[in-house]
Amino acid sequence: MTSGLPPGLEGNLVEYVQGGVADWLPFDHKRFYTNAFIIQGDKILLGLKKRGFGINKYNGFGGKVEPGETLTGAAMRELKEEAGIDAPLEHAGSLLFVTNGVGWAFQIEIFSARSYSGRPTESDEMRPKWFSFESPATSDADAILPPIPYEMMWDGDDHWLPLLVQGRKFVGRIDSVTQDDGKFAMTRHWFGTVISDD
Ligand SMILES: CNc1ncnc2c1ncn2[C@@H]1O[C@H](COP(=O)(O)OP(=O)(O)OP(=O)(O)O)[C@@H](O)[C@H]1O
Repeated sequence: MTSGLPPGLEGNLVEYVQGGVADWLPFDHKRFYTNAFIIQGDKILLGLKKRGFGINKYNGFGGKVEPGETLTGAAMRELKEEAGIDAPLEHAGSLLFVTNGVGWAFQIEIFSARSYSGRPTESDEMRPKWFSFESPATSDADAILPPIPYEMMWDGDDHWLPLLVQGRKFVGRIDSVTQDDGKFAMTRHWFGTVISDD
């Protein structure tokens, strides 16, 4: 079950989807980040990144794990700083992003919560906005939200966000190379779901 996993991934995993034929890229260490999503009914809260890495993309709320912080503590701090809300975040998955010429990899710990307190509020870094993950035909006509804007998100998000909203734990790796225009192009990916050991 755990044989043949991409380098850097571990756990009791069963393959969910994979693609690309390039060799896995080398890296020598991981840097830890968090990324948190609020899910309620058929809607999900995303934020438009206003500055820095990933500018003009929608993503969850998160950032670097600071020395001495737990992953959950860092996720809660970033959610508060970037979206102005508190939530009982739970670990939902892990993603490893490797790019060429960097030497280190992003280890992104994904968190989610089904409730929150406070009111989502724009910060210097993120502009929160609700999206629907159901097709419009099944939504309440009075409360139609835009669909998840995959075209304005990181490549590969369409593989794991459905698992997140279904509450299925996942682990994945995405390798990308930097193109001449500075954008990333995915060269290989692998996602698995976690088999619970209880
Ligand atoms: C390449 N593929 C990726 N796909 C999806 N999400 C990605 C990502 N790579 C990084 N991320 C997320 O992007 C944010 C960066 O955080 P970033 O703004 O740099 O950190 P932090 O808030 O600590 O920075 P400041 O120094 O305060 O600006 C953080 O949520 C992190 O999880």
